[in-house]
Amino acid sequence: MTTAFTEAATSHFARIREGDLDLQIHYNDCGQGPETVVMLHGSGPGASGWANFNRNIAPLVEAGYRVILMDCPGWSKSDSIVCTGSRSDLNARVLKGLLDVLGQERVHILGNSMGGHSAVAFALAYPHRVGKLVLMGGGTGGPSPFVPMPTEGIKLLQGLYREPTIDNLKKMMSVFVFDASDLTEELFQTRLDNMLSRRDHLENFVKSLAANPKQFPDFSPRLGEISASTLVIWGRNDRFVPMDTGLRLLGGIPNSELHVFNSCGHWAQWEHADKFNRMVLDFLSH
Ligand SMILES: O=C(O)CCC(=O)/C=C/C=C(\O)C(=O)O
Repeated sequence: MTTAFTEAATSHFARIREGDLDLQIHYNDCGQGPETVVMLHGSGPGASGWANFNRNIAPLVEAGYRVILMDCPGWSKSDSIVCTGSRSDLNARVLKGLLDVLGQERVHILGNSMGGHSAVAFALAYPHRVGKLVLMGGGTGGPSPFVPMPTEGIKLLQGLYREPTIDNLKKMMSVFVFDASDLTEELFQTRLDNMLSRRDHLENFVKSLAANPKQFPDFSPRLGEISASTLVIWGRNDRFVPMDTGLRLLGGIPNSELHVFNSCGHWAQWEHADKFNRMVLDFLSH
C-alpha cells in the first residue's frame, strides 16, 4: 500500500503561547495511531518539515504512526523571529507548546541537523515527554577536533542566507548531499521558491547570526542526562556537521547507538531513504 499525502491536505496552523512567546506555527499532520513521531527539519534557507522528510512520511504512517512535521519559527509558513539566544532551546519550547495544543503528552522525535539539536534540547528540558530519539546529522553544537568550523557547508548556508540566488543555492546543495546528480531542477526550483517567498525569514536569520553567532549551543556536558533510547544516524561524507559530532552523541547519551552510512552527506533520511525508513521503524518498534 502506498499512502499519498499532499502538503496542502495535511497543512495546519496553531497559536503557541509559551512564556513570552506568541507565535503562529505551521505543521503538517499525517496519519493516525497510538504513537506519534514528530519530525524536525534543518536550518537551511527554504527548509521545511515537508522538504526534509517527504521520503519518510508514508512508511511511518503505513506502519501505524501519526506523523507531525513542525515548521520551526523562522521557516516555511511559521511566523518569523529574530533569535538572539539558543535556537535549539527556542525550537524545543515551541514544540512543547505545539504538543500541548495537540494534547500529545509523549512523542518520539526525529530531528535532522538543527532538528536534531532541537530534539536534544527538548529531551533535556522535558524528559518525561520523550519516547525515543532519532538524530541525523545533528544533536549538539560545539567544536570539532578534526574539521575546521564553521564547516564548508555551513559557510555556504550562511552565504545563501545573505545572497539568496539560484547559483548560491546550487553551490550549497551540491555540498549537501554525497551524490549531487540526484538533485533535480524541480527540487532546486521548489527550494528557491520556498526561500524567496519568505524574505523576512532570510533577513531574520542573518540578524540572529549577527546577534549570536552560536545559535546552537554545545550540549556535550549534559548528554548523560538523556535517558531516552536514541538512534544516531550520520553520513560519513557530511560536510555540514562532521561525523565526530555523532561520536560525541554516542559517547554522551548512555542508551544510544550510531549508524554511519557510507556515500552519504548531510541528508541521510533522503539520500538513503529506504534503509533509513526500515532502520527507524525497527528502532521504534523494539
Ligand atoms: O549549524 C548547524 O549545526 C545546523 C545546520 C543545519 O541545520 C543545516 C541543515 C540544512 C538542511 O537540513 C536543509 O537545508 O534542508
